Amino acid sequence: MPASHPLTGQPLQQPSGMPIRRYTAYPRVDLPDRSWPAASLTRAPQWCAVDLRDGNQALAVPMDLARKRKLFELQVRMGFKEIEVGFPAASKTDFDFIRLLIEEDLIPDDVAIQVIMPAREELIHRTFESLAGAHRAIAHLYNSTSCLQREVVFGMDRAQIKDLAVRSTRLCKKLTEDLGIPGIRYEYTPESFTGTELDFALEISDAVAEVWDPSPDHKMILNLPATVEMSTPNIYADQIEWMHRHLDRRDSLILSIHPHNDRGTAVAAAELACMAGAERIEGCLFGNGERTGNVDLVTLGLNLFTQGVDPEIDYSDLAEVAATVEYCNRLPVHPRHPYGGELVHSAFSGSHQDAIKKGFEALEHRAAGTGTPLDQLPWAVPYLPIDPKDIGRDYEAVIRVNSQSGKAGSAYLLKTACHLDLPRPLQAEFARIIQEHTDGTEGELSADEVWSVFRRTYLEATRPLALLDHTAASSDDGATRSLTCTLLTGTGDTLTLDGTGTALADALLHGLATLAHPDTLDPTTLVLGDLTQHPLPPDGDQAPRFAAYARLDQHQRSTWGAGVAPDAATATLQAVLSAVNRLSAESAGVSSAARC
Ligand SMILES: CC(=O)SCCNC(=O)CCNC(=O)[C@H](O)C(C)(C)COP(=O)(O)OP(=O)(O)OC[C@H]1O[C@@H](n2cnc3c(N)ncnc32)[C@H](O)[C@@H]1OP(=O)(O)O
Ligand SMILES: CC(C)C(=O)C(=O)O
Repeated sequence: MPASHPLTGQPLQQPSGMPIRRYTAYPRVDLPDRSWPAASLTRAPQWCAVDLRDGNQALAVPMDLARKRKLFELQVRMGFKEIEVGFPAASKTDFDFIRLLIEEDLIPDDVAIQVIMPAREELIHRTFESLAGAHRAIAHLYNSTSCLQREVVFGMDRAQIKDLAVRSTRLCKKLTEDLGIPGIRYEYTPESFTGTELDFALEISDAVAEVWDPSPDHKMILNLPATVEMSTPNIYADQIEWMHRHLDRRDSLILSIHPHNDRGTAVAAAELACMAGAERIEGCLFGNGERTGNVDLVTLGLNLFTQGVDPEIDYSDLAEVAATVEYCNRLPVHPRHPYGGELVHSAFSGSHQDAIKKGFEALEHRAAGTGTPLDQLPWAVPYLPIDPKDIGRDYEAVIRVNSQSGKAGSAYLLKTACHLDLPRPLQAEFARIIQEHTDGTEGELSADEVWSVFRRTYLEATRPLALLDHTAASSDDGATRSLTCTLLTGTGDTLTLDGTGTALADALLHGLATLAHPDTLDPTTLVLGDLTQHPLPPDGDQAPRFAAYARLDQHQRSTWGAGVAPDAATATLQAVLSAVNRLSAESAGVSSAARC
């Protein structure tokens, strides 16, 4: 018996051989009565967009003034009320940008710009200099508090690091008073919080708050970043809840978080941290930022939206947001990025497409039944967590056809792009034809290409018999129809055909049965198996049109035909002839796919 896995009983996996001993597990927080697991998110946090600083500092080519302004204006339009606009002591571009915003009066009254500074005296002075004349601003001081950075970066012990934060806060307080801007708020970040012992993070945060002396009316922002994401999100939530419970002047603080995405779980960490007591989130649009990025404000906001909670940020034109972010960062948004990626509302696979198509049909049915517009109904379409239209996308890309698609995919495209509502058995037949095309090309078929295959397969199946003209009359009692058709044959001759039957299609088949066998097909053995018609909406100035689909059975096989014409009678006759011609071609041994 081979050794088995202790959890699954399956054959044992082999050791990877990777140097696992270089890494140790992150410690857990001692918080047995944690309350966050029972909490839920019921309103949007205070958002702060830090793209222009933390996002910008991670770019190979930092934003120029024009790009910074474009992104700032987008964030204002989206509704952000706090925007970290730069690191004014770092570069002339950052300093000049802040001056531009202030001097050209580009900051709406209800928006606070935020500037960041390290705990270095000359850089603090330069930072406050950049704020002269601002109405509302957040002065943000950071210094790293982690064990590792205390040792290898600063060569300082806990007391010295605390003293640095306290002294710098005193200076910030003085400069704020000197500037005389009543709207200045203070933010302190014990940077690398997730690498800091909790008791020291608490000690330094309390010490800074003591100096700043905030009140419930004039709160200070305390920002607890996952500068590097080091643990599972539940541990970050525990850390936030622990701080939330132990901070001295909690009612005078706004508890902020700033998660990075090193483990790929920044969104989850932010959500759990808010359940644990955080009130404010710093992040970037589409998650730009150092290394794997800052937490993504698009995903966070739209996650709330899909739970029926107003994100208080306008994401209704997400394509514009993505385009601006891509332009400013010179980085692409991944096609699989939640909500905003190019592919995230698209289904290629058959069973997903089938469920989506049925979901849309159910919604349309409900809208028609209740008289409620479709965009007001509760959203319920399988595989689509959000209505693409709510974020400015259309339904065009929802279903895309390739070799993984089934009948629903091509049927959906024909219905949405051409209004052709194929009967289910015809959908199945057509899907097999589409499959031959996608298998051949290994690629995707656009709605135009699907329509083109349909047209060539069914509507242009006009050899050997094409309808040129017809007249029809009903008997006095309406029980029979007599039909006279003029047909163009495969040899280019015209042929007149008369027939009588209970309906037009029937009359046509009877007429055909009187002919010498056209081509290889014996029309006397044809049976009409199915016939459906529906009107088509007028296409621009065109008169109304009709579509008809006919299934002919002969011996053990069935084949469909289709017609589109200005009137239902012509469409029906075309559909029957299309099926006759396709059967004829099959009898002659030519596969329908090969004919396309
Ligand atoms: C987690 C974060 O995102 S924090 C924000 C990081 N962002 C940036 O660094 C972007 C802008 N930075 C810069 O332009 C530059 O680093 C400047 C202008 C701030 C400083 O430049 P320099 O003086 O040349 O220093 P340099 O960047 O090489 O090194 C940083 C120095 O600041 C110290 N330092 C780093 N962070 C801090 C801090 N928060 N408070 C005080 N000192 C700090 C380091 O220990 C180091 O000191 P040392 O020169 O005595 O060894
Ligand atoms: C300075 C802080 C807010 C930061 O950017 C981080 O910790 O990542």
